[in-house]
Amino acid sequence: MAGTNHVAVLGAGSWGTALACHLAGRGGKIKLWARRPELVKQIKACRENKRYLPGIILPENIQVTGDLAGALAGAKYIVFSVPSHSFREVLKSALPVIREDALIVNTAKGIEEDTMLRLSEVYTSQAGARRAGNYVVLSGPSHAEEVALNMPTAVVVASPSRTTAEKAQDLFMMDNFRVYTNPDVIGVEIGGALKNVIALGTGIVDGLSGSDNAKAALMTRGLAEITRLGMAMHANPLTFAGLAGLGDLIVTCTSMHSRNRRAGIEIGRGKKLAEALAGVNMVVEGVRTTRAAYGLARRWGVEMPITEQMYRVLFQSMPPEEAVNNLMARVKTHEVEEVALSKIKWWIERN
Ligand SMILES: NC(=O)C1=CN([C@@H]2O[C@H](COP(=O)(O)OP(=O)(O)OC[C@H]3O[C@@H](n4cnc5c(N)ncnc54)[C@H](O)[C@@H]3O)[C@@H](O)[C@H]2O)C=CC1
Ligand SMILES: O=C(CO)COP(=O)(O)O
Repeated sequence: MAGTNHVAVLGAGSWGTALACHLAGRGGKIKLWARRPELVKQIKACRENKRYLPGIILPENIQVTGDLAGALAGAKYIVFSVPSHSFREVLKSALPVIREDALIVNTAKGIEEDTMLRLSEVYTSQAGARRAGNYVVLSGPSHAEEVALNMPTAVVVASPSRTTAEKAQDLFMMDNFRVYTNPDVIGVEIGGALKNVIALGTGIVDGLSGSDNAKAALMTRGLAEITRLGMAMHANPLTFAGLAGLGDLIVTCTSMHSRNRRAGIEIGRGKKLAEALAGVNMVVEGVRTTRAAYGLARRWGVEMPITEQMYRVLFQSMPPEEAVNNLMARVKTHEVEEVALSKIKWWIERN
């Protein structure tokens, strides 16, 4: 098997399946790994992932497998599309089989809940700093359902090494799929993970009242607090105005494809968290990320009022109406903080 140079996509949920179909468009072999044997069997039987991406027929050059080592052996490109909470576990099993020069692209959007680590930090903690140079984050506004139908989409790939980022750019960039590079891994990871918290919130507003004003306020002030946290963690503030920040926030807060938004709508309509999640039946990353973001805000001493109210609604049974009232009753403040302006100046001078 060694030397086959194929692409291995790990995780046959909606995103892994859509990306496998996308990558199949450039030819060559794609191995799509699923953990559950029944899913492998189902996809093999009809060349369609009926649970996670119904209606899309998998191209012939995708081989679906439940054998992780077999999927990875000889793979030159490895795309991780498993939920954030299972990234460490899958990575641990995969690492002994991954060849040293393979490009690793992680497409998950989340923060590890207990450790509050970004997924690139999880990667380095497992793979070691020596192998960190081959790691790329792919993020941006990109619902699987639309990518699988080849609808125009733009994403960003982040790595401190431009050469590594460009390898991922070359792998993924095709007609109707534009890929930008960005050296700011922290900003891209924080933007991609935390927009899910805000999407749960705008979903709740949809379920409560549908107020467009309230949703616009949540999105805008949500981006402000995501940027504030990102800056404290040494991200480039301008990343949050890009595809992994504003771009993904817009799509997730407005699309009915969004699982975070849909779960939020059900909570706004009065369902308990567990019921709302059961209704969506796919990963809703924003729930675990809310807990992690709440912890990060405390660790970094950053004010994140929307995240804090989301934490109370999701984990402390606060009625959503009360959360809205709390946000509206906050002490008056300025829109643009001096500290933000000085940080932007610092970034521009540094780069
Ligand atoms: N669906 C989308 O449009 C997009 C999703 N993403 C991100 O991609 C990641 C994956 O999401 P989806 O594919 O949408 O989720 P999904 O809910 O559609 O599928 C998740 C898949 O992961 C599998 N899985 C769960 N635990 C696992 C474990 N321990 N080991 C191996 N596999 C496991 C499930 O069986 C399922 O096949 C998430 O972080 C999500 O935020 C990013 C961009 C777009
Ligand atoms: O990240 C996504 C789109 O860019 C997917 O969002 P959801 O997980 O809310 O569906």
